[in-house]
Amino acid sequence: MYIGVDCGTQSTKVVVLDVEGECILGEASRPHRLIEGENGRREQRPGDWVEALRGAFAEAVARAGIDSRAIRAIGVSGQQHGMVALDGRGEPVHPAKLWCDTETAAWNAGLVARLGGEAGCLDKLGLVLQTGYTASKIAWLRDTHPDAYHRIDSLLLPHDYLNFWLTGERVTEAGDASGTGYFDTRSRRWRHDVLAEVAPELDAERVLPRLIDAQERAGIVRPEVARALGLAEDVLVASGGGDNMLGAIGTGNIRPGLVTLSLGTSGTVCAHSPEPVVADSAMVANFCSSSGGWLPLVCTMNVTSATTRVRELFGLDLAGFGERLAGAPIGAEGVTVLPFFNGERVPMLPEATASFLGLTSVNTTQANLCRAVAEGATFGMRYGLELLGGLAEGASQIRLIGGGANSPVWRQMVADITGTQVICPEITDAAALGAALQAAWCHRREQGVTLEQLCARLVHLDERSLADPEPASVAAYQGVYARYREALAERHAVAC
Ligand SMILES: Nc1ncnc2c1ncn2[C@@H]1O[C@H](COP(=O)(O)OP(=O)(O)O)[C@@H](O)[C@H]1O
Ligand SMILES: O=C(CO)[C@@H](O)[C@H](O)COP(=O)(O)O
Repeated sequence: MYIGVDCGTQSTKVVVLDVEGECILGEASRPHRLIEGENGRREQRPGDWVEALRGAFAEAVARAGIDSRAIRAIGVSGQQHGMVALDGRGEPVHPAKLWCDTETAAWNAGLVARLGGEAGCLDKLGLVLQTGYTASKIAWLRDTHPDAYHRIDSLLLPHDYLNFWLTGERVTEAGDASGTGYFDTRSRRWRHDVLAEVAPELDAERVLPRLIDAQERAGIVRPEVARALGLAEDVLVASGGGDNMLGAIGTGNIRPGLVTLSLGTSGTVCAHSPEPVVADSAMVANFCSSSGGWLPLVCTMNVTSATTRVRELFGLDLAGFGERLAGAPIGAEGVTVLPFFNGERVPMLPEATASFLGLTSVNTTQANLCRAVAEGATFGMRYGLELLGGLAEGASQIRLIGGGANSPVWRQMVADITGTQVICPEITDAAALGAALQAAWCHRREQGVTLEQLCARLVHLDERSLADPEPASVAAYQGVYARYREALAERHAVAC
């Protein structure tokens, strides 16, 4: 038995994977609190992730009906980029600043300039720093909370922190390290000189976690944690990785030709590449994958975070939201939403706000507003696919994951807006499955088991979720997407 954990923005999910039975035996999740403030502050307490993991773990194992001592290894996936700065006792010096925190936008712009602009970033890091990456959060802490900054003894990411809690080891791997902004994604090495630019007082050798390969173990579960979780003494913890890297594994996206699209709190589109990628746009992130290659990716900050805001405004549950989506026509009778409630990473508008456009006394209905916010979030994904260009063009199918993929209307919307067939894996939290697969790979690789074999056996697609683009809807969306791009151009000067 193997455990996969996914510490997302809104919740931590745990799955129990039975490799011999080729199935998921149990799943559970626990929500997280988000600390939001003025100026784009978005933070969480790392201790809450541990509590969520413990609660979801106990429930998933109970649902699976297994003896927890049969668990052989655990893999952990986590939201990317979060700054988890620990003191010498392993306690956070400040709450974790998340990937979607835009309070640090000015620090990011300053760092890009100091590194020599986009060209300098590409030269040093293999990608261009974007608001949300870890580096600008450290620079922000240095300027605004010097006492906390001077207590930093380790700089981890969310999944590294959970691995640290499980094993006591401070390690990371290239996929998640790619999103720090002080890691060269082409050579898969830390850039101590770039960290020195961000945080000159910190000793990079000391504060940065040791890099391991994706198939290596982070360590063994500590005895006190093993007792608390009811585990045997020798349970392995795999390297784990960023949620997008493990979502790629959980959708079988470990070779070129597939696109994974996630409708989570964020929206992401990514494709696998055997080589580092030099994209035409600075908005395409040349991340490493957690399966040995690269994972060029575009991320938007407002997907289910935006739909949830509108859904809750109207007091709707998920079923009610689904009914409203289905109850409005394509194009929401002229309503256009630029859903940038949290600011936006792609297009690069960290300080933007959301806009509802084209409202009249006739079309201002719950159904149209719900539909328009989901369409706006999905147009952001189409924009991302256009930026990926040739990296995604060969893909005949989109593997759709994340919470939004549970909605049949939204699945059809993705197919019609992208003009590409959509299918979901049986489990929409593919990052948790990817983490469990990586755990099995780590545990069995000495017996010659490969990740390719595990994906082939255990990534099951749900044929009932298949959505083919409908020609009339694809045609209708051309005009609606053009309207969205015009609104982007008018309000934010983003070229059509
Ligand atoms: N059927 C659905 N329709 C629309 N949104 C959904 C549906 N099911 C789940 N969601 C939304 O998906 C989100 C959770 O997605 P998830 O991928 O788990 O996020 P994260 O990993 O960022 O925490 C929640 O906001 C939830 O409301
Ligand atoms: O910042 C990124 C990718 O670069 C986000 O995709 C985060 O990794 C958060 O993911 P979710 O919570 O939406 O799954």
